[in-house]
Amino acid sequence: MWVRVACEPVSRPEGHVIEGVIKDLSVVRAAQGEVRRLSNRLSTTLEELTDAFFSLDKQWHFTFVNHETERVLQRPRDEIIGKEIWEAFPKLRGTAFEAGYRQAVESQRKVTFEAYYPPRHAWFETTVYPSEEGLTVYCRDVSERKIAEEEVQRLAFYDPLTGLANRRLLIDRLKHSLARLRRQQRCAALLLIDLDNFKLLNDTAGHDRGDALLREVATRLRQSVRSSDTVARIGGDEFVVLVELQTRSGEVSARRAASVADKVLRAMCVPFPLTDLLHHASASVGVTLLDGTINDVGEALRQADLAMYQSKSRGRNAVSFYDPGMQAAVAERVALQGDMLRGIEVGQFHLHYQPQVDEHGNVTGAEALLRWQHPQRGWISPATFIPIAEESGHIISLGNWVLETACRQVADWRRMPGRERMTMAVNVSAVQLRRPDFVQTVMQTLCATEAPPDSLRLELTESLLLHDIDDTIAKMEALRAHGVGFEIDDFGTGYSSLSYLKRLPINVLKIDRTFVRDLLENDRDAAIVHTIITLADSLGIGVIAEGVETKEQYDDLQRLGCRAFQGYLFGYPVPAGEFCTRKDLEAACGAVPAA
Ligand SMILES: Nc1nc2c(ncn2[C@@H]2O[C@@H]3COP(=O)(O)O[C@H]4[C@@H](O)[C@H](n5cnc6c(=O)[nH]c(N)nc65)O[C@@H]4COP(=O)(O)O[C@H]3[C@H]2O)c(=O)[nH]1
Repeated sequence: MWVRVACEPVSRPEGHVIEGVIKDLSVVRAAQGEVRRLSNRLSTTLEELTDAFFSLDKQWHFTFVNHETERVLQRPRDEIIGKEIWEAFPKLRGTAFEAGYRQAVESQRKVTFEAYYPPRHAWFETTVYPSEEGLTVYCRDVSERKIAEEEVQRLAFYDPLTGLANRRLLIDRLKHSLARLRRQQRCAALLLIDLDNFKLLNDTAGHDRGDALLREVATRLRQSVRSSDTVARIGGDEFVVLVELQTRSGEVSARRAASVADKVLRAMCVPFPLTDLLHHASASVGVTLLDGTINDVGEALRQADLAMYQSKSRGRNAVSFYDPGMQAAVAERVALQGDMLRGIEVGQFHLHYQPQVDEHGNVTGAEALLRWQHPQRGWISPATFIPIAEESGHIISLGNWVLETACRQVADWRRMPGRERMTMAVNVSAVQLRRPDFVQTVMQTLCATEAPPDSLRLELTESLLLHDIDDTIAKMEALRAHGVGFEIDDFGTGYSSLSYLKRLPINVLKIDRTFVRDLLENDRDAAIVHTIITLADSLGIGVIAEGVETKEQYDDLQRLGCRAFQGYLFGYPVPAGEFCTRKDLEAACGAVPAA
């Protein structure tokens, strides 16, 4: 038992005595022990907490910090106890933490908030309790939960491959944007961007390269617009850019939208380095202006989509603006696609042959040109239906049919006296060339039709060559080894690099008819033609001028050194029967222009 004894000497008449008081302290002592025990337990508990806990006095000085606080703040407690929090951690100033602590002091109420603490790269859920001494602060690291939440958010609204907004987020932003434009009477532009021939790259170069291209396209699109604009990926190779134009007038908006679209187009034309290959891409862009009159997100996207298809049908690598008439054109395109399959089956396609002549006017060969005789629409130009056939994949069966028919024809001609050296130029589309079995298909066709390989000249366009140059060269060389020749169509209109030209096994460059057309009036065109001829000569390559319509053009071309020609002057493309009967063609040059 604990007692308190107090005694004192007292003088009494009877003598000196000692008086004392004894007080039982058991209860007090027990209570003090309990307080100490509880306090120790509390300290141990606070120390062992996996969350940071600290207290501050009214002057913002640390009065207690637990072990986790030391870890989070990365300072031992003896360095911070007694220090003012803003002095010890100046980076907390102006943050959500300071705002939360002050709010708790001012309101004298508990405050809870979540905030990011950059020095630890972590998120904390913080609860601040005001007390008589000052504040106690309790911080829980919730970074893992935050990351999980962000991941859920990312998966729901962003494209995992490129990190761009997905269709869902785009639609949401577009909805808000349409409402805002209406309110503010301002304009925005919606651009739909579709990569040209992306499927081809994916199928031939592999999905890894396809993915790498999409990621790089995303980066370039982001760089082409302001960070406040939305860039989204809404399908395999389909991207959308929503650009706020900050303009009211339709005309200025259209000009600004065109300049953004142009920037996008140019960004897509810069070659893409994809690990071991340099990929040349292009895009078809459709633009619709949002001027507050469109309320419906679906309608806005549909308009941009129609405009994009317009770019595709203009030969790709182009920008088109939506206009209502476009819809009819698209409907017609879809109808033609359907008719095409049936047309192939029932033989509505025909080949016409246009003569190619040498400088003496001798017919040395022909170019096979495809014709479609549609039962309702009459003759349809290949310039209209070839892009549709390429897009739908019908070009494969159509191209095989062309190759076979043309090879059979040249084999027939070669059996005729005086035509033993005839050649046949056949147009090959990118979709055909990219097929892994292209070389095999050509060789099998030559074999089946008994056409000598050196009678066949495959015509490739300049832009097609640049696509996957190594694959193209390998295929060209494999065929060249058997004697098949190659002509480069529309030469001078693309972006051929001289180094490529040297590597490619080319027999003939075809000077594009646009240069021939203006040859007489335009000195620049004459200079280009002359340069092409000199270049080809120095590389040991032949040259043929296409689109020769007049005697003057023919004379001029001869003067510039051209020795082979094709054009209406020597003959229109005609069916095989008519071609063979035009015996006068050999003498046509100079004296007898074609009818
Ligand atoms: N203004 C003018 N034009 C002339 C003259 N001489 C010929 N042409 C036209 O010029 C085009 C030459 O064919 P291309 O450049 O290979 O251009 C061809 C070719 O790229 C494509 N094409 C035609 N047939 C086929 C085919 O079987 N397969 C593929 N993939 N494409 C084809 O369609 C394009 C257009 O063919 P066409 O309409 O037949 O148009 C032909 C021909 O009719 C002339 O003196 N003046």
